[in-house]
Amino acid sequence: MGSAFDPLVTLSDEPAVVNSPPSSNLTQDELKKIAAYKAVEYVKSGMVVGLGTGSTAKHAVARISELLREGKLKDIIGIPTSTTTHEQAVSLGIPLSDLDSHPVVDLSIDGADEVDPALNLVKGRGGSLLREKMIEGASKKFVVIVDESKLVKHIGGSGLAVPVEVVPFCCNFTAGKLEELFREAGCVAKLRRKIGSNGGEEAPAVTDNGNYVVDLYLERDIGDLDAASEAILKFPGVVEHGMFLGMATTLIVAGKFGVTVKDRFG
Ligand SMILES: O=C(CO)[C@H](O)[C@H](O)COP(=O)(O)O
Repeated sequence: MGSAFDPLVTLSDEPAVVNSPPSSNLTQDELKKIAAYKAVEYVKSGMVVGLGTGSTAKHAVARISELLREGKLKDIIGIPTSTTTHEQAVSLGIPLSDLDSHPVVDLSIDGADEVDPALNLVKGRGGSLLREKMIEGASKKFVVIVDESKLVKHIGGSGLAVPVEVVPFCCNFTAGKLEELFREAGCVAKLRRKIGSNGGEEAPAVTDNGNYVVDLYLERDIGDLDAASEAILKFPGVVEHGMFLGMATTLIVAGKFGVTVKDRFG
């Protein structure tokens, strides 16, 4: 992979909007915060807002609460994508609801593990992919916030996991099927385990929905993502996968050259 910022050049034929000065001395967390704050500019009073999960999304949740406290935002209803985000939002006093009561979400803001040039995502390295996909899929607008390290040339291109949420029953059988499915891409499927205090692997990690996660490590590009998605979802033991295809409407990238905003629909 070339420079982490290279893929953005191929994101679209349209010019990207670069609207902040270079930020070469900032830490990765500061870049995440910049992207998150930019995304919160899309939040307007009265909106139902999907609240993402992870170290980038947490900055957006904190910013929304700050603007509520300052009276610059009013009547926001948050829909949290995980128990962790639920706890953060409760601690910050953000009014919350769920998809049963609010089936249409105006806007969701969330991080991602990978973003390809077509704005397809990998999500779920934090384990919240199912709720994220449900809530972000029900959103009129889905703003993805990342630092430039998340940009890849193709899904799986970072060499890190493409997560798949599976039912615990015979999870090794399902993992084997997934590995076989992507054999040509050099796939290794690994059941995600909790890491103990001594750094060793322990019991399987359990999602908010009581399921397990199988992480797929891909040596090569898997090609047709829609076909891959369909094939993964055909296994009865699979609940959902972490490829978010065609869902992001806006991408905000914070990097050493500033903040870039890319709208899928111009
Ligand atoms: O999908 C996710 C959690 O399931 C996160 O959005 C993703 O892992 C990015 O996290 P971070 O902002 O901490 O890098």
